[in-house]
Amino acid sequence: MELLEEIMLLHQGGKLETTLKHPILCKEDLSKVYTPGVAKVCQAIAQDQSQAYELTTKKNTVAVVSDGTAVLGLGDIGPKAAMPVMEGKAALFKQFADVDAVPICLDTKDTEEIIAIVKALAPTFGGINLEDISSPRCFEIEARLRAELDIPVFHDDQHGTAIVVTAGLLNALKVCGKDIKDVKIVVNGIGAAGISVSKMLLHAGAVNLIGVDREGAINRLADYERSHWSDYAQITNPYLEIGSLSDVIKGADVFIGVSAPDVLKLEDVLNMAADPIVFAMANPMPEIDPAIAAPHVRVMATGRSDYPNQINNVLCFPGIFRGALDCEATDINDDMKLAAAEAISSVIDPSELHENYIIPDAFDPRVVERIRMAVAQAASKSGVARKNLLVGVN
Ligand SMILES: NC(=O)c1ccc[n+]([C@@H]2O[C@H](COP(=O)([O-])OP(=O)(O)OC[C@H]3O[C@@H](n4cnc5c(N)ncnc54)[C@H](O)[C@@H]3O)[C@@H](O)[C@H]2O)c1
Ligand SMILES: O=C(O)C[C@H](O)C(=O)O
Ligand SMILES: [Mg+2]
Repeated sequence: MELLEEIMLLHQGGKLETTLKHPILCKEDLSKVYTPGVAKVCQAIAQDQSQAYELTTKKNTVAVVSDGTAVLGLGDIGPKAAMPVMEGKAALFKQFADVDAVPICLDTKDTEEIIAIVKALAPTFGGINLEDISSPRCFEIEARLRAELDIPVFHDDQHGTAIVVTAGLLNALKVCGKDIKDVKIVVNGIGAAGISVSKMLLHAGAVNLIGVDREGAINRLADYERSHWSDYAQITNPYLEIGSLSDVIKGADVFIGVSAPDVLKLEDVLNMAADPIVFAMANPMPEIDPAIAAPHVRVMATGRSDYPNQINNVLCFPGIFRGALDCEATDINDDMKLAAAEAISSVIDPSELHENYIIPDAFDPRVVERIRMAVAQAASKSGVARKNLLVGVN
């Protein structure tokens, strides 16, 4: 109860406020930051739009946009109830990467309307972080905005999660002495996070990867109303396993949960292969209580801050946007995402790796700096950086 009261108290009036870079104390200050002085600055931007990066907050500001439909694992709780999470993401952007972020919760679930609103907001921002928008609408919204805007658009629940899972799993497999090509991986919850995580792991070399959702293992013999599941079935489940999570988890080396609380039973864990890896990442309550699973697995991770091995997109989004903003990137592409995953896993020296240290701590200052440099370099190489961070020129 005491902790709950403390948490509620911490949220009184929200978690953010605006601060000024320059004090406004007299008429002279006022005439510079406001009219008439400001008009000259407006005219400079009107004549050369790229000056918006130099003369406004665009350079360092990201919009954190949600429609409140997939807030953590709490589901469709609406835009007002989503605000504490979006304020939290904005706070983390600032704390970890000195990125200014504005939480924006929209009172619409309409794909076209969300696209139109974000496009109209874009001039203010250097990047758009989409957050907690449920699948399948999130796929179309992100794809269209990426194509139609000249600033990076990144759906954190898809790609931030995929990047951190890939970094953590590559390290966990090293601890277990297993190769990603040989292991059986079960991903539970084939929504925004599950699809992106699966695709990135396949790209990293996984072969035997099976996705499971409420109706059981997704396979190419079944008919799905959701077209993203039909597409998913084509690239996963090579041995056509069917049945429930309890059926397909048998013999699996890796369980990755991005679904709902308490869906993985102890018996399922006991039926996994030797030295199993369990990433139970549903928030705030994981797919299995780590206290129950940990004694029976080789590597246990959750999305939460209060257990070892926190596999959470907070390890990625501050650094990836820091890098993208610093090089004024027009996109966050696959090369930049892969560079971010490699940067995160590289923070831990192989000699330091162990069961409870497969992923660096969010507070490790090397995380943001390594991601930033790797991402900016990948952006330059792949032709989406407007500025070369390494030499500081265009
Ligand atoms: N740790 C992290 O960094 C991180 C990142 C992203 C998402 N998540 C968590 O993953 C979960 C999903 O997030 P999302 O953004 O992909 O949401 P989403 O709504 O896009 O997808 C959720 C999917 O899980 C499925 N699902 C729900 N209950 C299930 C069950 N009992 N068994 C199997 N499948 C089930 C749904 O049908 C849906 O396909 C949430 O709990 C979220 O908190 C964690
Ligand atoms: O918000 C988090 O802690 C991670 C993730 O974005 C989620 O939706 O659960
Ligand atoms: Mg989220």
